[in-house]
Amino acid sequence: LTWKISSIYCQFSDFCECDFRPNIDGLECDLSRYLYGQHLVKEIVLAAIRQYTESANPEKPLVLSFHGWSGTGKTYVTSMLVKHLYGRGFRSPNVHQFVPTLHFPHAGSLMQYQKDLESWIVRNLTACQRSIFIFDEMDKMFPGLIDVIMPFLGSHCAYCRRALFIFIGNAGGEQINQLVLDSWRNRKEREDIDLHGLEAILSEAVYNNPKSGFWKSKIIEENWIDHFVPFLPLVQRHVKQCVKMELGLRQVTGREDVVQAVTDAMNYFPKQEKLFSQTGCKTVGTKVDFYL
Ligand SMILES: Nc1ncnc2c1ncn2[C@@H]1O[C@H](COP(=O)(O)OP(=O)(O)OP(=O)(O)O)[C@@H](O)[C@H]1O
Repeated sequence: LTWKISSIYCQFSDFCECDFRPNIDGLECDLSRYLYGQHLVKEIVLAAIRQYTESANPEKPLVLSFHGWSGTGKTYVTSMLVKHLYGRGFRSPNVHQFVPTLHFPHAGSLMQYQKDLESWIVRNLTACQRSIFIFDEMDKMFPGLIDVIMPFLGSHCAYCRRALFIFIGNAGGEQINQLVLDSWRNRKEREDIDLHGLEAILSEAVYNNPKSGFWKSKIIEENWIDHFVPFLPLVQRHVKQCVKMELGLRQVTGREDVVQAVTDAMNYFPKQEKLFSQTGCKTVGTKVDFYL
C-alpha cells in the first residue's frame, strides 16, 4: 500500500526520489576496502555515480556497461551500488534486474519480450524516476531485444532522465586480458593501465560480436553508453585478498594454511605464464569452506 501511495505521489511530483537514498561515502568506502585489483572500476564508477546523485535534474539517464572476465567483480560492484543507492537494496521496488536466461529464454517470443520490456520500463519510470535497471548476461540476450530501451536513454524522454541503466557482460574480456598481459610483459605497473583506447575496444567488441546482446545495436551506434567499465583479470595476489576477506566474514584469523591452499587450488591462465585466475574470485568462498 505504501508503495502504491508513493507511486501516485510520484506521478504528480517532480521531486519524487522514492526509495533512492544515496550514500556515496559508504560506496567509496566499500569500493576501496573490499574491491581488489580494479583501479579503473573504482575511478569510473565513483565519479559517474557521484555526478549522477549530485545532480537533481540530470540531462539524461546514466548508462554504464560492465565488461570483463568471469569472477572479476561485475555483479559484486552492482550489488554495492544497489546497497548504497537504495534504502532497501535489492528489496527496493525501484531496483529491476533482468537475466535473459530467466526472463527472456525463448527466441520465438522476441516480439513479446520487446513489448513486455518496454511497458515494464514505462510503468516503473512513471512510478519512480530514480529507478535502476540492471541487464545481466548481456552475452546471452537475443540481439535486437535491447534496442527497445533506446527511447529511454536519451534526453528527449523527460521522465527517464533520473534513471540508471547498467549492462553486465563478458564481451571484451579477452581484449582486456590481452591488454593486461601485454602490460605485464612490458613490466608496466597494473595501476598504470589507463582507459586510453579501452572504451573503443570494448564498444567494438560488443557491437561486432554476434553472441552479444549489443550485436549491431543502435545503442552502441548512437553512443548511448556513457561509460564502458573494464574489469581487469585477477591475479594470485587478488585471490589471496579474496580468501582473507572470506575468512574475515567467517571470523577466522591466522589461517595462512587455508589462504595458501585455496590460492593454490585455483586455476590460472595463460598456460605458460599462469597469471590470471580462471574464475577470478568466484569460487573462493566455497573453497574456503572446503579447506577450513
Ligand atoms: N575484484 C574483486 N574484489 C573482491 N572480491 C571479488 C572481486 N571480484 C569478485 N569477487 C568475489 O567473487 C564473487 C563473484 O564475483 P562476481 O559475481 O562479481 O563476478 P562477475 O564478474 O559478475 O562474474 P560473471 O561474469 O561470471 O558473472 C563476488 O561475490 C566476490 O565475493
